Amino acid sequence: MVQATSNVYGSLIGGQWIKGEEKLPVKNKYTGETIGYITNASRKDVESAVGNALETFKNNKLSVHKRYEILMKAAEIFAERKEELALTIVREAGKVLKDARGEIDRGIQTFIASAEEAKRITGEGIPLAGQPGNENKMSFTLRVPVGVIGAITPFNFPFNLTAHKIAPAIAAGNTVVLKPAELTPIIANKMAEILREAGLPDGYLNVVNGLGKDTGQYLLEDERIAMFTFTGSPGVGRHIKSTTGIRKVTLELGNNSPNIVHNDVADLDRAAELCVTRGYVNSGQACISVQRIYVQKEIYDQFVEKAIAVAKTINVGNPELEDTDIGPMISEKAAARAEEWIKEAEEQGAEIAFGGKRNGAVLDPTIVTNVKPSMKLVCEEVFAPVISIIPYETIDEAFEQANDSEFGLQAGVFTSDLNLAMKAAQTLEFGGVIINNVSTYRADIMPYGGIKNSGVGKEGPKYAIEEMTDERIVVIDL
Ligand SMILES: NC(=O)c1ccc[n+]([C@@H]2O[C@H](COP(=O)([O-])OP(=O)(O)OC[C@H]3O[C@@H](n4cnc5c(N)ncnc54)[C@H](O)[C@@H]3O)[C@@H](O)[C@H]2O)c1
Ligand SMILES: O=C[C@H](O)CS(=O)(=O)O
Repeated sequence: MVQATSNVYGSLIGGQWIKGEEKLPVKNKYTGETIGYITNASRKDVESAVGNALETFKNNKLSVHKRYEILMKAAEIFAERKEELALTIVREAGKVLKDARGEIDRGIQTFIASAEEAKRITGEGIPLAGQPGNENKMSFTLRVPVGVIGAITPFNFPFNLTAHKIAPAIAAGNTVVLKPAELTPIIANKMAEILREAGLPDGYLNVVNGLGKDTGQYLLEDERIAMFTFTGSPGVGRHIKSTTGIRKVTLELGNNSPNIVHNDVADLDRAAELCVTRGYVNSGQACISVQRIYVQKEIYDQFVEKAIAVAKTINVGNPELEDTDIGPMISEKAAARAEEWIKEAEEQGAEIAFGGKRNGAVLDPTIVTNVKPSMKLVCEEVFAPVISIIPYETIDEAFEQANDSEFGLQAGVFTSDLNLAMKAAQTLEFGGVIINNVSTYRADIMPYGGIKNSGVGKEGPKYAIEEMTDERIVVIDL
């Protein structure tokens, strides 16, 4: 097998690693040291990767059962190499060790679920005879793979979100050209090598590394790609939608997740613990991390006090240490931008109830109160370890404020009133409403995806396979 040499990843095309001319360093996000390189794939490399993926698709030889076996075998190898893969994420993403291990475990489950779903891809019988004039017809649908899928991934969950794209795509019988996030590419390249080791034949997964504006853009412009599956920022998502014309797209974009804690909450301590810890997960760099917390007035002071107490227990620092809860953000620039938003809110009357300090790329877990809907901390996606706690009087007021957002990915509600929970499920305009847990809850097999500027289409292996296949009607004249 042809391996990537040392720690330099070029493009993987038809089983060969092809080095590009421009070398881009990949940094350890905590220490700043260079831990590897990618080379920027040129337009020619991208064309060659897509051409090879298309040829492979046309000569598609992988039976459903073989796809199942390969995905299951890859899951087995991931499990064997879990510690090494977790450390790769820790170093290139700055994610703390326990969360990186959790991400590997989730990604393994995403592969297993995709393998299982490969065996369940099916159409349905269509009762055409129900319409007059069709008495002598039989009909059914097939689900057929779309062809070459362009997969573009973000930096924040570089293993599991890559798994959510490549595993269902392969399960459905497509071929894939993957462009990993340039800030955290090593883990995705290792996944590609492991898939080959698991028996995936050449050309089913090609990888082009490089910057979004170059390599990513070349991919978008290649008309031979039938569908794009993208996770990332709303700005790039909009660009992809407007560039790819009538081709299929799945876009998983941002959010500024609201969470409502009503005065009938069963366990206020649990709600405070979950809201705070899941607001700081991956230093707040999760699209469903808790950002806006609406708390009913009667329990507001108590909640703030408890939230501060939880925040005080958070260990900040070196992500390689077992007991660290928050490591660095992806870059000093990203942390400085969040610090700027905190300062701006403070100037406009907000109070920093906890944290707010920054040291390089490490931003302390922060709690802000007395915020206004117009502040960036509330109306934009913070994507940093910063939560805002906001009092409300009536539940309708809370629903209204939660919905007052350009985003609609997931929301959380804490209440012990079943009617109120059902009302929340009906009223909150989000792809997912999580009752008695936080917006950050995600099981990898559930349908997952947003509305409004949070995107289009669903992930979760079963649902991603629906997106990644076309429905073909077959009509038989008897
Ligand atoms: N909804 C979800 O499931 C979900 C999950 C994770 C992250 N996100 C969102 O992702 C964002 C953070 O991730 P990020 O900073 O890596 O996002 P990003 O949009 O900057 O980058 C994502 C990917 O897009 C590529 N890209 C950039 N410009 C491109 C172009 N012109 N053409 C093609 N590709 C291009 C990048 O190289 C990268 O691989 C946040 O907004 C977050 O909410 C959403
Ligand atoms: O960043 C958003 C991700 O979708 C979070 S998770 O990996 O799905 O939990």
